[in-house]
This record gives sequence, C-alpha cells and structure tokens, in this order.
Amino acid sequence: MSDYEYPASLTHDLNRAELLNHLQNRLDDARFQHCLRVEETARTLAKRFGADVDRAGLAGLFHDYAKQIPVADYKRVIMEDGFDPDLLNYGRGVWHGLVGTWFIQTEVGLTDKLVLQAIERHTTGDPEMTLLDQIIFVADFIEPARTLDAEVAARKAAQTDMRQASYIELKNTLQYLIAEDKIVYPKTLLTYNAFIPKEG
Ligand SMILES: Nc1ncnc2c1ncn2[C@@H]1O[C@H](COP(=O)(O)OP(=O)(O)O)[C@@H](O)[C@H]1O
Repeated sequence: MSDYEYPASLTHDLNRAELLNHLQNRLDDARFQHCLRVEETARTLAKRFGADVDRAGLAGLFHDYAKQIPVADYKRVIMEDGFDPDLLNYGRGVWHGLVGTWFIQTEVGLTDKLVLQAIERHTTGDPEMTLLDQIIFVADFIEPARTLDAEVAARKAAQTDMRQASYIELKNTLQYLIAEDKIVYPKTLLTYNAFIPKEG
C-alpha cells in the first residue's frame, strides 16, 4: 500500500495514519480502497502534466470523504449553512462534491483552497476547471478498477490531453444520466460546452 506523507501546510499537521483514520470513519472498505486508487492515479497524472503532486494526491485521497454521509445530515447542512436551496433538488451524487467539502473542513480540518476546490468540482465539473481540478475529475473516472469503454478511452486520452479526457467523461456522464432518466445538475452541461473540442 502507498504511504505518502503530505506537507503539514496542507494537512494542518495530520499524519497519514490520522488522515486515513478520518476516511475510514466515514467510508466502507470498498470506497476507502477506491480513494487510495484515486490518490495514486491523481499523483501519476500530476507528475505527467506538471501539476502539484501533493495537492493532487491529497484531493484524490479525500474526494469521496463525504460520499456516505447520511442524506438527512446533508439536508440540514444545505438548509442551515448558506448553501443554495436548489441543491435540495439533487442527491448525494451531486452533494458529496459541492457540499462534501463542508464536512471535510469541519470534521478533518483541511483548508487548502485548491485542494477543496478540486474536490468540490470532482463530480459535476466546472467550466473553469483548472489542471488540478481536471486531474481529480479524471482520476476518479480512470483509476485502475474502471474498465468501461469510456473509462478506457479517457485513460488513453489522459496520456496526453487532460481536456480531452475530461470531455470523454463529461459526455459519458450526460449520456448516462439522460439514458437513466436522471436529473442533470446544469453545471455539468455548461462544463461539457466549455470542454467540447473546438473545430479546426
Ligand atoms: N450533473 C449531474 N447531475 C446529476 N447527477 C450527477 C451529475 N454528475 C454526476 N452525477 C451522478 O452522481 C453520482 C456520483 O458521481 P461520481 O462522483 O462521478 O461517482 P463516484 O463518487 O462513485 O466516483 C453518479 O451517480 C453520477 O452519475
């Protein structure tokens, strides 16, 4: 198993064992293992594209911290802590990124804005996604346990082109949501428009 330590400036002095303990308090083992794989994948992508490896690893490790928090807790935080009430029309799939960072700040104490932003954007995307944001967005989609056609195609694209890899993921997510008659958080559509390859 990987054993990366992160700079105290990013973790507020939490060592790796303490970080993993926080994750394991909130996640079942399958989801925890996924987080470790996304950490590894994010670090690889960050090295490949010259992004901040520690921020990528830490954001990858914590991206799904809030994935299994009870719906009632989310609803309370959305209603009481200044979130857009429109979020109540969506579910945990959308909340664990956009609202999940509230739990990460409150319970773990991580405060690095770039790490939190990458986690915030990892599910819905954002038209303004930075390279670090794209790395977390894509790492979640191409970690080694992902084997669907679109995931394999995105992994191949991510050898050279993070915007193309992000685009493949965005297209797949929208196709999936529509095929399954699921509600679409509109920011993903705006992100798709921003990432669609330009002609010529
Ligand atoms: N724009 C969106 N609107 C509604 N649901 C979405 C949107 N984008 C992603 N989702 C759904 O949210 C869930 C969590 O997505 P994601 O974070 O990518 O998966 P995971 O956390 O399992 O790696 C998935 O079911 C996904 O289809």
